[in-house]
Amino acid sequence: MKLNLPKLFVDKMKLLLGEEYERFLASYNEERFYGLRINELKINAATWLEQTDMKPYLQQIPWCANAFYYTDDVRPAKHPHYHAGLYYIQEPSAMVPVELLDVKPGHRVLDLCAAPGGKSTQIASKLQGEGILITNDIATERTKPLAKNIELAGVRNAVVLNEHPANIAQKFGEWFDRILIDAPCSGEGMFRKSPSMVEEWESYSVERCSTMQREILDEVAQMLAPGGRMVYSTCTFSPEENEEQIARFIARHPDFSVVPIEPRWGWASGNPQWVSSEAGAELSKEQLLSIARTVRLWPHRTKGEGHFVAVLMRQGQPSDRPQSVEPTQLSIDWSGITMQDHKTYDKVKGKAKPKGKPVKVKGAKVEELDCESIWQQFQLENVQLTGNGQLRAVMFGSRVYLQPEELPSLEGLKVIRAGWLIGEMKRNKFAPFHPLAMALRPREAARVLSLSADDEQLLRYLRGETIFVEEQQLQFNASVKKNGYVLICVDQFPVGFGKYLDGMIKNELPAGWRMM
Ligand SMILES: C[S@@+](CC[C@H](N)C(=O)[O-])C[C@H]1O[C@@H](n2cnc3c(N)ncnc32)[C@H](O)[C@@H]1O
Repeated sequence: MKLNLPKLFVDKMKLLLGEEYERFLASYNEERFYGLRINELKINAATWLEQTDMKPYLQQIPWCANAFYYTDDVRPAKHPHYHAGLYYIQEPSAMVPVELLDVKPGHRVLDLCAAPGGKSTQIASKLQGEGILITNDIATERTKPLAKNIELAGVRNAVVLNEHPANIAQKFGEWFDRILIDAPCSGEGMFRKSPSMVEEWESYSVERCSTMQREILDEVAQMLAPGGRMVYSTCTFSPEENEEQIARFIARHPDFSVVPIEPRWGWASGNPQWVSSEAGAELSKEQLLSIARTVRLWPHRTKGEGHFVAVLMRQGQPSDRPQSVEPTQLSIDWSGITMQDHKTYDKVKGKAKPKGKPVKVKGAKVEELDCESIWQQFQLENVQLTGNGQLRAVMFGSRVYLQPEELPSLEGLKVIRAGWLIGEMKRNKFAPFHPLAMALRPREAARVLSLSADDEQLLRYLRGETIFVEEQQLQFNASVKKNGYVLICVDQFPVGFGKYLDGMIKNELPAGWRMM
């Protein structure tokens, strides 16, 4: 591949890399690496490897235990396992920031610049359904694929926002144990993967990006709890957006320090000599040297695209978060469905409703509906959720979300998903939505139809067609009537709902989720 690299970029790289420059340049003529990461919310890597016909084309990515390089003759996005959210296709270097964030089940995590959601799904997989993920992106049009990826991955404990960082900070304060800033950057490290980035490079100047990054860093610093950890990453080579940015940040925020990252697998240490003398003068010698604790992934030294990663820690004692326990009893609190939630929703949609007037759900006022009984009836006939602790049901319009109880009110924020979107109230009925199916475990569904990946019926279902089955093909997990919602699975992993009626399954897969 012949890339026309901008002259300004070439000159700068020669200066930075010296005799290594030729090797760096040669990497642009080499094949890029493709990666996929197993979604451990659904399956672990070893079990998936036993099942997949892709195994001969996979090679372990050394820095991510559940991820593999694949050769580009495999087309994982076309496989039904992709539609079941069993893996996410992700550039191998892009997996590093979350691997270094040290996320544990129970943590409160903010992924500030999250769309389209690669790193958010990686965080969710590490949370294992416990704790909370707030995933945000400032670009409204990018929050749609973000929400979709969260739902495809079967995440139950995430909220998707479309906010300016300052508004999140105002609402949450020092609430997060972990924060990821996968910053908007000049994207120099992505020239090989996405040649269109070369054209964008001129308009997204390094200077403009570094101003944006500085503002973002200052805003998120207020949201990290004492003792918390924060990862800052970019996919660019420019020191102004990397070493210099971190040096200036620790000078402005002396309660933060740089945590060492071991430069393994061909990674290089960050270079303190690339910090300008002006920025260096603000730091102690020790602080300046600590910049070498950051890492750079160079495409000529490692099997992935260019990245920079810094791990920062805030002084203080980290809070203890509840440890995970075996799922026992899940209870849902329906008492908090308030008018406030409707107003927030209307604000997002840009349609202000007159104060105090309730939103109607197919002719009924929400207040008049016994939502809890309607849900109980649906559960009795179709699903039985398991898990731990208490969730809170909230409604935005007629849509019903489940949120972890410890989540503060989202009032006033631009909310794309207020939690796990399970369905909607239709007067005196509950209609389930696709994200409910995607995050179900098959044993939680009353009726299951599991097909193998190469079954023609499954492909028909994924294309949005009605399918016909024998009653014996269905697996019943509860004593319910035969007709009703059925969870369609590939190899026991959900891909969506259907509605079974005497041998026919009406397809409930939303249009945007079908296999092309
Ligand atoms: C490098 S991309 C993120 C990629 C993403 N982390 C992933 O792994 O899929 C940077 C994102 O930052 C968003 N962004 C830019 N400025 C922002 C800001 N001030 N606050 C939040 N997000 C911002 C952009 O819209 C863009 O989606």
